Amino acid sequence: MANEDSESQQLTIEIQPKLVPIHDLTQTKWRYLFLFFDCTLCLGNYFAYDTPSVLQPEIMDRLHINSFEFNWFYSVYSFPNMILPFFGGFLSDTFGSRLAVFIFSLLVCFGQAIFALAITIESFPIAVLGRFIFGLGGENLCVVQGTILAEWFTGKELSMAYGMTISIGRLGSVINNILEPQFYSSTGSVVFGLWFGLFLCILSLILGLFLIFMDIHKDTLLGPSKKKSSEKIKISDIKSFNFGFWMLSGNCLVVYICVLTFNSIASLYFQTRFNFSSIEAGYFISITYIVAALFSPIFGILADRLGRHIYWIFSSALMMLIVHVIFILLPDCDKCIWGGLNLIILGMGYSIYGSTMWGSIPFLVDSYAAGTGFGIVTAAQNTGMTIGPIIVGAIHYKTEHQYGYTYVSLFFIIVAVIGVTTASMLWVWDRKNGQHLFTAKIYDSSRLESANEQEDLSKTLAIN
Ligand SMILES: NCCCC[C@H](N)C(=O)NCC(=O)O
Repeated sequence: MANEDSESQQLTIEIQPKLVPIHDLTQTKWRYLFLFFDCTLCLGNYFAYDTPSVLQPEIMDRLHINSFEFNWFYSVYSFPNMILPFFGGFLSDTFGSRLAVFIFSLLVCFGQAIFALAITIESFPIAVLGRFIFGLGGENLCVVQGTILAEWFTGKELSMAYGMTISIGRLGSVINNILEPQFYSSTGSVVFGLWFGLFLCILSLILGLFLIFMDIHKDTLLGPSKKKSSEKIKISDIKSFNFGFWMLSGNCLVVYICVLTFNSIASLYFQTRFNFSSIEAGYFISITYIVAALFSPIFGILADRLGRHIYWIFSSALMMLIVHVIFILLPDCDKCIWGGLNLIILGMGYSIYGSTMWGSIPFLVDSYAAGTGFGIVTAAQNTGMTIGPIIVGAIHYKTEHQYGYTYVSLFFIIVAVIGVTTASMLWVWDRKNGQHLFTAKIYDSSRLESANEQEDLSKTLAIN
């Protein structure tokens, strides 16, 4: 009996380390500290990205540029990012997320430093160059932010984690909207706010170094886990990305037009249709981001608890459609709040979409290709961000005299209908292909292949 006891004790001691992965930091509370560093990684980028728009008249005055030239600050950011995040994601899969975090954070700081310096010395071409370099790092940094997070958070907490990153990021946008005009009114100069943006980018870089150290420490504790050569990403692997993934990318392109492109014109929209001053309109357009900052983690937690990511994606696309239908039906009025209430629905839809759509990528691509997956979806999003404002600008220019914003709203409705359609197609595909977006199962094509082989084999055996 005593012998048996000591034998079972020995067994427990031998087995325990395998059962309880105490050396795996991703299974401990340390993962929340990692999440904090991951959330702050893009904080500087979110803050500095929106700075020119808040200080538009002052920057235009200082550089003696018109609004067309001013828009270059945004086009040189978005246009290259129609392609670049794909390479950034691929680079991150090939050379590792840590190196990518460091390189892209440096580019963000370098770009913002050049931009702030250019505005200080009043040089427009150097400012454009600064925004270009800032853009090279900015979107790619957010790609790695998502990729590395999928290595630390399992399917059960993934949407909450993505919700948190969007919440902190959009908090950066809101803080920018509030602080920049105050910096300007207290110092009388635009440059202070731009150098402050650089300070936040450097802070994000420093906190990013902690993230890198934590990730190295995690791998050291786990021991060497070399990727098998079959698990290394090759460009040709993209051909095998499934239909669901491409549907999600298309869906991201259109749904983000309904939110971010609309937000970029919302100030003038509220001034023209509802007779608000530019300051009042500024408060209104912050609603979408404030709601997103507050609700993204909450909807993320709900999606983690309930699964059914596809329902959330579909419902949020539907909410975009409802918002733009309400906008087209809403009569012009003097300082009425209905438009503002509609922005709350937009912010809710955005919170649901942001936390569940980004969190769905690991359910559709293999983990070794996650960076490339995030890169492609981000490239799709930037394609929407590049073409959306051009189309809206052209429609507005051609139709505003006779029809006001009616045709612009019609455009958003058509885009939202495409969003609902692609979400439905994704839903149908998912039902027939393992229901990963229903049960929140991490994607593993090798397991799928072997399951299919198994199925084929049992069918063959049954026939024979
Ligand atoms: N330039 C601001 C950062 C944007 C990062 C990224 N492309 C993104 O959109 N993340 C999700 C979001 O909803 O902000």
